[in-house]
Amino acid sequence: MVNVLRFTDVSYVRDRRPILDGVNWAVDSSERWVILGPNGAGKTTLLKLATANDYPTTGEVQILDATLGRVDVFELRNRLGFASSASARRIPAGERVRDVVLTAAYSVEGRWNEQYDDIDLRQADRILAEWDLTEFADHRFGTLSDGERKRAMIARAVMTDPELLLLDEPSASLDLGARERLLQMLSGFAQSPGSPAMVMVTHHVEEIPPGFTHVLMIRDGRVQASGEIAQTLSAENLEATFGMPFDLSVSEGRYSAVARP
Ligand SMILES: Nc1ncnc2c1ncn2[C@@H]1O[C@H](COP(=O)(O)OP(=O)(O)OP(=O)(O)O)[C@@H](O)[C@H]1O
Repeated sequence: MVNVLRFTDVSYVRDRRPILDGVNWAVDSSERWVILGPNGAGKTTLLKLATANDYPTTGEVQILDATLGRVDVFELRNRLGFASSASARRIPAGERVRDVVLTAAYSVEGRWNEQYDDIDLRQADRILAEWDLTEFADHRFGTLSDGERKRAMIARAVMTDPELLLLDEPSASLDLGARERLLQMLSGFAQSPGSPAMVMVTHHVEEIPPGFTHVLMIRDGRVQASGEIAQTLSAENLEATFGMPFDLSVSEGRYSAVARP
């Protein structure tokens, strides 16, 4: 077992305001983490640091075997998979879905005149099938539904066999059916042998895929609780994180929370 991510006393300050404050957190290669917290808690900022897209104001961020600030971030980012709605916005609308996935192997966002190896083409088609996108392989990215687009971005993120996969709100804005379908896929992927360590940001306990093992609960840039989901995801910690009391229930690995009257 080896740490793929380690935050030590990390703070991130903007306009003299601590957006992250004294964060200590370690992710092991065998773990699948959910980051849970309200709007503005600092979740996306945490992912920005974890994907080597920004630097902490104080403290240390270690990603894989490197320390931020002492490493070529471009090389490091090639070993990470990352999907978010911001990364989806950078994909040209006219790009074919197969190319959205394929171009990840060449770290570009639009196909130009690259010559792709057969091995990459086969890998892209295998991943498209795995994320239920085969029928959309020749469709334009801009014509996809929200759910198809989210799956395409995850497929792109796993194309390079990353050592750490980070997903920012993969099921936000999906309808019930699309959300459930995606959660089943994420759950299967999280539990499949050879899958990478994972970190997924969400606002909702209902969106935690079974097979995820740990939760980091964050509010106002501070960690409220962190550890194994079964022990850490409690009504008390939800109240500390979201600032109101909840009834929490779990059934077959799925959580649900409603405000206590
Ligand atoms: N570069 C910046 N300069 C100033 N304020 C920032 C900066 N980056 C983030 N913030 C602020 O820090 C807070 C945390 O932002 P962040 O996007 O990390 O939260 P979040 O938990 O992802 O929120 P949401 O769930 O709404 O997406 C917000 O109040 C945001 O406005």
